Amino acid sequence: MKLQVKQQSLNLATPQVMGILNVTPDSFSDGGRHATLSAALSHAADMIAAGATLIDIGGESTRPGAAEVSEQEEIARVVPVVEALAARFDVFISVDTSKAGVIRDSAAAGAHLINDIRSLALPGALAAARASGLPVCLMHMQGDGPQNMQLDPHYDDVVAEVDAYFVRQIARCEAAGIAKNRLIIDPGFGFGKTLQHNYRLLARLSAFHHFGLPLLVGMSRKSMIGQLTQAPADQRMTGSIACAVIAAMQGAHIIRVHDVRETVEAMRIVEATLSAKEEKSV
Ligand SMILES: Cn1cnc2c(O)nc(N)nc21
Repeated sequence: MKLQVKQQSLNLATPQVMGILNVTPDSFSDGGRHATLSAALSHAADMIAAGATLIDIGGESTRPGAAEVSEQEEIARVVPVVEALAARFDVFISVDTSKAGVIRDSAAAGAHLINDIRSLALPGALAAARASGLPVCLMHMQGDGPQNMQLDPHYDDVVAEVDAYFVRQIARCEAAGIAKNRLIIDPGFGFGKTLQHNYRLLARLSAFHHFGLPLLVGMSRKSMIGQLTQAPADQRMTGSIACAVIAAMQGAHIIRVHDVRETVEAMRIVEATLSAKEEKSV
């Protein structure tokens, strides 16, 4: 399986690590635009050197309860970083956004992938995504955003309901002229899920392979780890690696993480194990 964009293609036969690059003011020390840009580029360079083949740039926090950011402000934060990364690195640039203007301007600036936690639900987003020609990651969320998704998540069968969501969203994109082979799917760990829902999805991740689409997962440093280890967010690397390995062993194609070097190393172990599993008996 490959992710084909413009002249670049990403081989998804082995799990790929997507490095998280938050460009929100609270992400870097003084929050100034120039400081943020240079700090963002430095952080991106470190993650690429550590083996990340995708960088996910986000200008609006998606944590539960996070404040909303205007489209203009999000463009001001994200687009300069997209331009600078595209000019300097041979890496897949993903933009974590739900807004049509950010999709449009990021695509024009050289982005390779649209990563929308709202699956193109906001006004104009579907049309902007179609016009961009870029691949789109569709992510499941119960609720309409970080402000209310964790209020009281409830499912009769979380795997079946997330699967049905993908069916609907894939059909919606195809009807809008976005071909199925441009789509990536993601169960949205932590987005309107309890601890039990998150681990049910992780335990049954391979149930989503029937779509024949790349599977993206993001569990890094999330509360599904903190609730089990009682560790604060910046001390959840071990649990994050464990989640990445469990997902990749089930065939997840793209793993969205903070700790790139350590996850890349863990993926080497997964690759060796999965290829040994396929080989004729020795
Ligand atoms: C932006 N963001 C935060 N968590 C995420 C996840 O699990 N998946 C995707 N696609 N994006 C995420």
